[in-house]
Amino acid sequence: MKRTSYPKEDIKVLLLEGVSRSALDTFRQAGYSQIEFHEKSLPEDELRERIADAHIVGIRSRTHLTAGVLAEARRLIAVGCFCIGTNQVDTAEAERLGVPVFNAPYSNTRSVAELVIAETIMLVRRIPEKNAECHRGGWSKSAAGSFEVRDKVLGIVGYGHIGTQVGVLAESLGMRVIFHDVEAKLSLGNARPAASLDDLLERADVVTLHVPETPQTRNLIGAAELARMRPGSMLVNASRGTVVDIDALAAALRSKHLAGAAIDVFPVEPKGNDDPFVSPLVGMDNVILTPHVGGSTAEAQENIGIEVASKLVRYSDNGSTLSAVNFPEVSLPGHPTSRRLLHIHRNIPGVLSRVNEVFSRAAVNIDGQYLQTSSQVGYVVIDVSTTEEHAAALRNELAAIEGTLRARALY
Ligand SMILES: NC(=O)C1=CN([C@@H]2O[C@H](COP(=O)(O)OP(=O)(O)OC[C@H]3O[C@@H](n4cnc5c(N)ncnc54)[C@H](O)[C@@H]3O)[C@@H](O)[C@H]2O)C=CC1
Ligand SMILES: O=C(O)C(=O)COP(=O)(O)O
Repeated sequence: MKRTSYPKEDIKVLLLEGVSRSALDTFRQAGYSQIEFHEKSLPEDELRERIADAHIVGIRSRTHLTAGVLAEARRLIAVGCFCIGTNQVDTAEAERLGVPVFNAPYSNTRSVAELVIAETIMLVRRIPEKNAECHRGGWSKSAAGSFEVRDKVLGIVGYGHIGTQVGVLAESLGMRVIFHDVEAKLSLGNARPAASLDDLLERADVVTLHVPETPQTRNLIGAAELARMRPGSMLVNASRGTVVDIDALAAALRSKHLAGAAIDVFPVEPKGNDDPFVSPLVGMDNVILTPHVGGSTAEAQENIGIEVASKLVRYSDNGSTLSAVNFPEVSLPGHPTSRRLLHIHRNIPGVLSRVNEVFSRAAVNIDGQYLQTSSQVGYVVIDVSTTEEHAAALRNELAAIEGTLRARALY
């Protein structure tokens, strides 16, 4: 079997936060044997230590890959977020370092949407309070304040993958769907865009949030927005904890302006299952609290494991960066007869001509060349007909070019 500079068995894969076994299987089937698996996220000092010699790192939403942590990861070639959100990674810094970040943009979409629909029905029927009362030995059979969801207005903030799925499921129950997004979106079914966020808040019986964590969505729902919501309406948040001012929400629930809430994500979440959960919402009977499990179903986790591990394997084996969230995207064919060299560099004038000089000096036949750039980074892939040793020497020459971020020779 032909191979070049780096034996596959020496590539270290660090998997955290109990990603699905399907991820391990995918790596093993592709020939990767050095896999370190942790059920939990690691404390930052241990993370810095473990990441130092990892080539591939897989995380979920809890592990923060900050610029400081990434600086320790000198061998890192790629990051996999085994989830949808990538806000926990400094993706701009990863790009600057020449490290693509992959995620699973749709694998748990349905799981979140189902949970949101279930919670909407529960809230509108006042089940959380009734459940809590029965558990305390109470019994108050009454229809007061309980409604069908049919014909009620669901307001979806963030009409992306999850928001649209929620809308479709809600319409199948006979709800009327309105949405607000910062981008123009195609309405599915009979869903209608609201004139503005305020308009949505004023009209919806239940508001559900499906925006990413960004500086713009921080405290998107604060005291003023909660005050705009209809008296007796309800809020569902399974997006990110930073999107809602949690103290303002607690106050709106206490004053009974809001009749209930279902919250899956929190501004501060426990680091692990053994850590305590602290929130101003604890103890409120009309609030459904869940420990960030919107995407935690067997189906979603299994699919995510395969999807993200496959993307990492494909990048490691073949160089393809298709669907990377922070990186120039190239989809590459196989290279059965050539050696493949990858060169990632700062996008500054002159680098490409120096790359080409290396090959013209070497007088090798170039079988294929692929280039994609972003404003920060250039990614060039060169297939050449040559020996393993020569490819390794060419890789070293490429690595010496000023502006190089990463240079690799593939199998
Ligand atoms: N609770 C959980 O376990 C899970 C939570 N999530 C969270 O859900 C979020 C949404 O996921 P997807 O629907 O897949 O993302 P998406 O990217 O498909 O949709 C997000 C939508 O929000 C819109 N948006 C962005 N900023 C906005 C703003 N300021 N106001 C209104 N709309 C805005 C975007 O234009 C986009 O249409 C993820 O970013 C993640 O944080 C995702 C999966 C599981
Ligand atoms: O997919 C996401 O963005 C989520 O929030 C799910 O995160 P998790 O994999 O459950 O840590």
